[in-house]
Amino acid sequence: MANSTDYLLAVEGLTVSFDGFKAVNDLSFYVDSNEIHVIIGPNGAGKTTVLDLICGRTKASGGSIKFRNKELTAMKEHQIVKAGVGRKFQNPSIYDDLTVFENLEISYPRGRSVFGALAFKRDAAVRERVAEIAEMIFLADHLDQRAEYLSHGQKQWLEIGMLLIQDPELLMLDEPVAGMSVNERKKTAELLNKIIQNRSVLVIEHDMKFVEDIAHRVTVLHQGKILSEGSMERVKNDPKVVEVYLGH
Ligand SMILES: Nc1ncnc2c1ncn2[C@@H]1O[C@H](COP(=O)(O)OP(=O)(O)OP(=O)(O)O)[C@@H](O)[C@H]1O
Repeated sequence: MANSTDYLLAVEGLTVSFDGFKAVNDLSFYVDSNEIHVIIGPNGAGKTTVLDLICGRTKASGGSIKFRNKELTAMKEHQIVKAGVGRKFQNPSIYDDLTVFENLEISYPRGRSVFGALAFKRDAAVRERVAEIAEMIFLADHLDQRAEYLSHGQKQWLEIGMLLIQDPELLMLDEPVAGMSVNERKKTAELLNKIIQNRSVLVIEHDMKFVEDIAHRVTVLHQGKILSEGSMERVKNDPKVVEVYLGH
């Protein structure tokens, strides 16, 4: 096939302009299957905009985003979700007045709307899947707890669980450990390492210790372009990265 790729995600020549300002400028990078790929870079580098472009929230001015060889730039947000791309935003969008079980249940692909989900029969398959995900996100003992009583870290995990229950092949996370305790960060690293057995994870992160713990590959963005790329070991010793980012 012409222009086909072996990568799970292939971003090539991606550009977006806001009133003539190129927030992302001819950017190319690739995500492999089963990879934890982290994007770092100074404020305003274009990191969040890259995730917005991949999930279809922002339309590209040019370039291509191929996910399993399907062109995403031509697709709508809900089609991109359906194709297998999940996105977690910085602020959790969990339902505070529902329990952990109910939050996971309404995210199960069979019952997307709140009312439909609450009405539908809790058959064994759903319960089993909810239990499996709850175990994975360290909330197996909190299934009946209302989400509002969870700690900040537990709320973040719950939202990750609500995405995982939809079984995305690519999960995108924007600063997943911001505001978490040391112990919660450790468990989040453990969680990400578990979930990439069946998928890839693309993370934006400022916490360099966490990046060191999890990243298979790091892309450093600066002014919408790649400043450096490779292992954390490599990029953290790159003088250009020290100059514009890590040295501050
Ligand atoms: N919808 C928009 N309209 C105009 N400018 C925008 C828009 N979205 C982002 N920008 C600009 O694009 C640049 C990149 O922003 P972006 O949020 O992607 O950076 P970032 O690397 O995620 O930064 P941070 O680490 O602070 O979150 C910034 O200069 C921002 O002001």
